[in-house]
Amino acid sequence: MRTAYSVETVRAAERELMARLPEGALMQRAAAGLAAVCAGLLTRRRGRVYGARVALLVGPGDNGGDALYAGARLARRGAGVTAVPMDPERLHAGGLAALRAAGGRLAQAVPDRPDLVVDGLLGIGGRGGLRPAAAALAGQIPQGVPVVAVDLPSGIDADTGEVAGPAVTADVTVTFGAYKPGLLIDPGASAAGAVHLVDIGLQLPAPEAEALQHADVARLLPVPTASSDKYRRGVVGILAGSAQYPGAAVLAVAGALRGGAGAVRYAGPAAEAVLARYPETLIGRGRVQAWVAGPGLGEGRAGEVAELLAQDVPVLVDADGLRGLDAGLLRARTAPTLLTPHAGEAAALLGVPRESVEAGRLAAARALAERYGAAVLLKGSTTLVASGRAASGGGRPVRVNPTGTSWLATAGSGDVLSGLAGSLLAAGLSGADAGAVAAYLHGLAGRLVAGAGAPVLAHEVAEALPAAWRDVRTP
Ligand SMILES: NC(=O)C1=CN([C@@H]2O[C@H](COP(=O)(O)OP(=O)(O)OC[C@H]3O[C@@H](n4cnc5c(N)ncnc54)[C@H](OP(=O)(O)O)[C@@H]3O)[C@@H](O)[C@H]2O)[C@@H](O)CC1
Ligand SMILES: [K+]
Repeated sequence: MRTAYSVETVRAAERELMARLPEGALMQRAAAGLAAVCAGLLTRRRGRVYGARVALLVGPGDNGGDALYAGARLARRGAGVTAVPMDPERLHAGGLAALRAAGGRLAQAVPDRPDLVVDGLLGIGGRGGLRPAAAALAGQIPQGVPVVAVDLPSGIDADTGEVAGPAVTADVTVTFGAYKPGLLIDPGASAAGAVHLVDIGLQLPAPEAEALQHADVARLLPVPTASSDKYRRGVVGILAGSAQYPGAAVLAVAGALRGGAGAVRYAGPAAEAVLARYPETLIGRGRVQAWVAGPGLGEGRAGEVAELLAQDVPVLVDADGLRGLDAGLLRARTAPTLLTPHAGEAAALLGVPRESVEAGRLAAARALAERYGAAVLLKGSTTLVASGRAASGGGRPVRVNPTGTSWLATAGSGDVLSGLAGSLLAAGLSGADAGAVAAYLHGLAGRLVAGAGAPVLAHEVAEALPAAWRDVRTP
């Protein structure tokens, strides 16, 4: 599990630790970790640190200080280190002195053909996109040269991953003390590249966000035992599809069949299409351990969704099922509820413009979970899962899905996801676990289909789900 903490939490932990340590000790720990990653990268690429050309982009705060001290360490190992300041009048004095003492130099522009660029412009003190002086420096980073970001790529918002203007794109980010949510959530996550965490000894409370990894997902997957039969493994009911959208029913069933429930029951007007593709489907209403309600229902079916929500059984509500949801009805439920909106549906549920959801996805997922008393899976280039109980009980971290590919933004992909998550609900997972595991497997399956980069069809994602299961379960 990767856990992430907001800037406010990191700053508080930093203050507490600084008070107990000699001045500058934390920055030395950070700089040592940063220099070690840079040295490793240079050694892998050119055999040794000695003689490497390293350019430091240095901002006015402690992020720049980290870069300068790390540069001094590299210079002592024989690298030629050039620091390029954003503002020569505002430079970390101790860091500059250390770099100079080690033989490093200052320059006004990034030198030609460096072997490595270190982005020490802004860290957790950065606000908004890069201002012109910083953007001009970032613009000098030559194509093809590896970039190591200090703490986070300059220009990304540490708490949200948003990029409000120009920003640095790094190959590697060396972050200190804790992951910040912006390193796990796109577009920040993509800008960060591979993230190395340097332990500087911070004592941290419960995280604000977390990202599951293979082992976490493997632990949550429902795996049949010798005593399992199809009913014990759970039956998932699918209320989906319409004359206009029969394909949504087929795709939701496809996802559900590969989600680990023992059987899939389909209720709706697309039974013929479903059976033609998946003869293993049960048809018509009956006892289920969870319902999926919404994909491709079209208009005027809210009554059927409300009927399911009135039952004491886990329900996943997606797509057309999300229209006009009654928050009071949802809050009164005791069985798990999982809502799976995209940004537009989330905006409608919150009564805010879509842009405000896009601009604050973490906050939107939390607000929805709180308002509707349900687990919420907010789809997007980084899918987020907020736990319903967490929001009301205060403080359970939002799950950030680390798998996925932009090729998954394709028609029907969400139908497969809701069938899959519903199947996991029927197998007994909580709303938040079902959502997080489904997003993880779905993203992995999408990557398997997309390979090095190719269009992905929703039914292919469903077909790749068994391979994603195997991948996750392979130690
Ligand atoms: N936390 C920890 O435990 C540890 C933290 N450490 C390190 O400290 C870093 C935080 O340092 P920090 O607080 O000095 O802030 P930092 O990110 O350097 O930037 C602030 C400066 O940037 C400026 N500025 C702001 N926005 C801007 C923009 N868009 N475009 C351009 N400029 C902008 C802003 O200017 P102002 O707004 O004041 O005019 C201010 O001068 C942290 O990320 C980590 O690297 C480690 O050393 C040890 C352990
Ligand atoms: K940085």
